[in-house]
Amino acid sequence: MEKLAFKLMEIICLSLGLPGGRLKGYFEEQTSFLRINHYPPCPFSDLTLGCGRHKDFDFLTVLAQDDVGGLEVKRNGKWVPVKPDPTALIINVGDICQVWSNERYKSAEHRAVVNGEKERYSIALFLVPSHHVMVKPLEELVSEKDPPKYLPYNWGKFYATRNRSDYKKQNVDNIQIHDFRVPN
Ligand SMILES: O=C(O)CCC(=O)C(=O)O
Ligand SMILES: [Fe+2]
Repeated sequence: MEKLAFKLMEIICLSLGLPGGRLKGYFEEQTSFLRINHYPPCPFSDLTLGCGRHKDFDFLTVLAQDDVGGLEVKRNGKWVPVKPDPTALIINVGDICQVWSNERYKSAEHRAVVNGEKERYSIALFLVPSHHVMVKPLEELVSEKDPPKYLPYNWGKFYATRNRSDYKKQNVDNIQIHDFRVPN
């Protein structure tokens, strides 16, 4: 999964007109991690979610899942179920890709619903840079005509703040890249 994630990073760089290895240096002390999600069956599946709506805060996510289904992606304001295929991997563009590419790529909002009868497993690899990296639109992708859409933020600090707030029940959103968005 990790090899694939780095390969995809190279391809994304090429698609942006950058050298394939442009981003590699930011991952020398990568803080990437793998998470196994277990969603037990829930008799009140219409009243709750397995994983609330969010955008992944990483560069990209490689997701494997079983054949139960539950992942949904927001498209044109509607939640669209993703057909489960245990032989396929799902790739999510994350927030860091959105910032580095100055919004040529956009991270996708998604969530996971639970199943009334069956348990479900998914495995996600989150590709994230070294703690000290300042995330900001790449210089090659900004110009006078296309100025940076985000102020720089420190990945490690962002992640620590996000982790501290993720487990609190609160009505406000936790820290998000739009907190660093430059107004249009
Ligand atoms: O279980 C899934 O399909 C989605 C999990 C997810 O979005 C996440 O772990 O960030
Ligand atoms: Fe996610």
